[in-house]
Amino acid sequence: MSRKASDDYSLRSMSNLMGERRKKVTEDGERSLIKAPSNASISSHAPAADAGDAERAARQQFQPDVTPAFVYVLAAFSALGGFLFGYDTGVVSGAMLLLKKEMNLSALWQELLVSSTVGAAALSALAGGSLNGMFGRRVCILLASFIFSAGGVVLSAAPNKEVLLVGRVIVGLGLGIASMTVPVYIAESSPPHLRGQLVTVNTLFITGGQFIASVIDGAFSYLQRDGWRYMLGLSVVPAVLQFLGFLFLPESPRWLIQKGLTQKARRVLSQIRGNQNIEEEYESIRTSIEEEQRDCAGGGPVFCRMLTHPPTRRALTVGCGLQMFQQLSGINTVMYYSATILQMSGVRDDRLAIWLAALTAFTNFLFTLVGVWLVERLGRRRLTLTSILGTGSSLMLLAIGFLLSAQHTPPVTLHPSDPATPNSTCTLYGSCEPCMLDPTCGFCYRDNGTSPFASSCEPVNQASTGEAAWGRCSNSTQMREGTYWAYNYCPTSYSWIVLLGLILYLAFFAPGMGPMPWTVNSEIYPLWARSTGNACSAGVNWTFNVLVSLTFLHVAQYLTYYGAFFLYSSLALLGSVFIYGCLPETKGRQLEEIELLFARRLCTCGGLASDEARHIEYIRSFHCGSFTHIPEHRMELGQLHNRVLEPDSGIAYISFR
Ligand SMILES: O[C@H]1[C@H](O)[C@@H](O)[C@H](O)[C@@H](O)[C@H]1O
Repeated sequence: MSRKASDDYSLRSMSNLMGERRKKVTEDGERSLIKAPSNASISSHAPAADAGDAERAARQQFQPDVTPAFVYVLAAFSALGGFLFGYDTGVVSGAMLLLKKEMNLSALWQELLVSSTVGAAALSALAGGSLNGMFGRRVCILLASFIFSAGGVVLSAAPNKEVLLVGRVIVGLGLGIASMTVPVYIAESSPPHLRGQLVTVNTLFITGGQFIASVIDGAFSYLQRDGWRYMLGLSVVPAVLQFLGFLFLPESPRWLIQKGLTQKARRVLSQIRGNQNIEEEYESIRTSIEEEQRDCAGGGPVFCRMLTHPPTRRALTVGCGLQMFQQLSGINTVMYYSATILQMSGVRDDRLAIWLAALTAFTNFLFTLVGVWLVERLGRRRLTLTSILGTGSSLMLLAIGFLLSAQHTPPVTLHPSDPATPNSTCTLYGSCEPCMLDPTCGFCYRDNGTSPFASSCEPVNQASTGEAAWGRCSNSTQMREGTYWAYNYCPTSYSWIVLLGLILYLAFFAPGMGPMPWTVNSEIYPLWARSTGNACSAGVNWTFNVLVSLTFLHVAQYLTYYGAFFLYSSLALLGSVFIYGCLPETKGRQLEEIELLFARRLCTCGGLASDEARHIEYIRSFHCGSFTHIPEHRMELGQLHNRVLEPDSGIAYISFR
């Protein structure tokens, strides 16, 4: 075996797990799966035909078929946090259309109201780590739903823009805490065979929240006065529901054991596992937490300990990398830009565009559902890898669509001027492309059904981007039949490529890159580092979210739209290399066992997936260069398939079937 492992590593979780298996099979009267080989100091190839079956049987017992309904209730109430995440980030675009008219908002204020929530979420996600560690998952979810409710009330009653800003910041604080706590809580309460699916349901609720938000936006857009109050205020309903539900839901059993509340932990575990025997699971969690606490006692802040402990450092890199690449693949700009993409394809009515944007959100939701179905079938690694490769290719298609549109952009044929704004740069542009890239201008044209004619580039109305400041496309002159105003896009016959790119993008992104970063992060850290790890990675997600959305229009202005989408496409392809090399498969493993997957050098961890059937495990041999120094109980790893010692590092590799 040629694999290299460079760093210190401990076997504690594995030995616990194997202890569980040993107990189980002997109690049941099956032949012992764990039989220490007599010649422990040399390489051995023991026959292992039955051992695989016995181990599978032991695994199956560990993962009983019947899952009590309580786990589903618990996951659903927790995922309301995801719903609020989606609702609050999604609803603001529709609300802004009404708000900017009613409160006369400048571009700066509009930007502030949108990004303040995401910025506040980035900060509170980071703070959520210590809150989780100190007060537990349940208290944090209660706190988040309380904050959401308070934020919703402030927003719906806001008398001016300053109070609105306060409300948006409050909502952001709730978002950050919920986004990092909910996946951890679900992962810690689920049985291993359902964990991926249940955590992915949280992202399903996020995209569901975004879809409902777009429907509410559409419905209340007809209510020109105060429609935004309903849009923003309705989030109070799920927030209160979640708060009430969590008054009755239990704390995570793993957190309780960590805090020494063992009796309570036992009670909770029996409650969420129904009347199944919880002894083994309880013991496994307890032993591994005790060992963790022994090994990690003292040693400064958790974040520093994570950085100095190689497997945890690698897990953190993988977790944060996944979240970063999720946002760099441009999901939020694609979602935000979908209405414009649809307008490019010939949908000229504003209202219709809002409803079609709801259709985009629904597609995102629908394909996330596919992810829930696939995650336990394909596994996290294969799903994420396929997803990011497809996402990168669809972004490429989008870019090609934009490139062709730019190359065949319609010319400007009329150059009218207004004596009131004689210096407008808009009237100087010779074609639609540079005109639409300038945020102060729009393209006004007539259409005979085949191509645009009588076209001009005119300044946009400051109060509403839906019309020109003056001339044929302004409201005052009542737009004539067959005259159109295109802001932010150009009429093109290549729009079908862009539309196809958009649909493919969602179909690939939503099942994998959407949910997997959250799912994987909820399972890759050992308990002592779980809150901090998730806080950091959620912080990275929100930070890149705000960075990508704030820079999109500038990037598009400098690189044009096709340049921007080529850029996102290359970033997604870079992400696929990262995922291929670094993301191990976590499907079906006990949370306590997953740390083992990060034993090897970073960017060789991904290779573990191909060993799935063989379970390669790693043992530190005390740097003495001999297997005889491995304690007896650690050699009891069942029917050994092969063992190799790496003399330099003192690390023994043991594989078993
Ligand atoms: O996983 C979610 C999901 O994909 C959402 O659609 C997106 O808006 C979020 O930024 C992301 O974190």
